[in-house]
Amino acid sequence: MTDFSTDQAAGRRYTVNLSILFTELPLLERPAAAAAAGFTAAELWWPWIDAPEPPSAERDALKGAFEDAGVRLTGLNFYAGRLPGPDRGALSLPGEESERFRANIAAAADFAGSLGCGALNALYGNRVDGTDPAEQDAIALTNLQLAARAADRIGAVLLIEALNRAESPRYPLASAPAAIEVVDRVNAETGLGNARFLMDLYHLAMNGEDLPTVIDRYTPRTGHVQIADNPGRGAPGTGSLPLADLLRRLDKAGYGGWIGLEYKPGDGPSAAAFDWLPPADRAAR
Ligand SMILES: O=C(O)C(=O)CO
Repeated sequence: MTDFSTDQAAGRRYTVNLSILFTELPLLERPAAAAAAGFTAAELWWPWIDAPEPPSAERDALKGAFEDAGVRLTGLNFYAGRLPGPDRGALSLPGEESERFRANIAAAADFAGSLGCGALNALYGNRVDGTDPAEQDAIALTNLQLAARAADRIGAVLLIEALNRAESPRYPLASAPAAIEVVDRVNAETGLGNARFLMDLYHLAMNGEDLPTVIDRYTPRTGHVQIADNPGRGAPGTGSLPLADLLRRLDKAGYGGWIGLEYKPGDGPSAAAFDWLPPADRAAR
């Protein structure tokens, strides 16, 4: 088992993605389960995949579940359509989906802000047959500016993520440079400077990118990192990625943000998917 122990993890802050881990539990029970596993921080995809503006009672219940568990919400995806499912975002889709994304902007920012969440992830959306990519990109730029302003309102960064081609073949941001280009375009349009790259090492590895080069080149414009091993998108140590070395490289590159654990728990319960990380290193300092 690769050594992720304290001398290497000192100062690192881990956050558990409760949309891919602990999903065997009802949503409202997941923050407490993460706390029971030793974590003090968690992140989420948009939890209400059919509702860009969920009932306030549901939002209040989820907020209470985080607060009661003593778990910080560190990252939240905007409404992204059916995810888990075939969709990979709504902000670049014409018509109703773009309107649903716009309706979600305030709801997501308000919910995130109510929990002190500092990062909002705006998945770009899949290409749509019969729609000009340039039209989708124009819709995306307008919506990303609105999202960046909402993120700024709560003191958060806006994240732009590259996904892997194999599992998201219609998603246009399939490389670090492609995501960085959008980050730069949004920052140029808004002047806010709060758009950042979401460096998901699993997706980038699946695309065959040279991860040390990505880390060395893009850490300064990175607002969040997510990890899973490859192949398999499982816990560190279940694949062949040198994740301990890559995290050390991120340390040396000056990355001090959250490290999102966005991986599949495997055959066992999610609570058993953290043996690679000493319990003493799970709580954010
Ligand atoms: O769909 C995925 O794989 C994601 O990482 C969503 O944030």
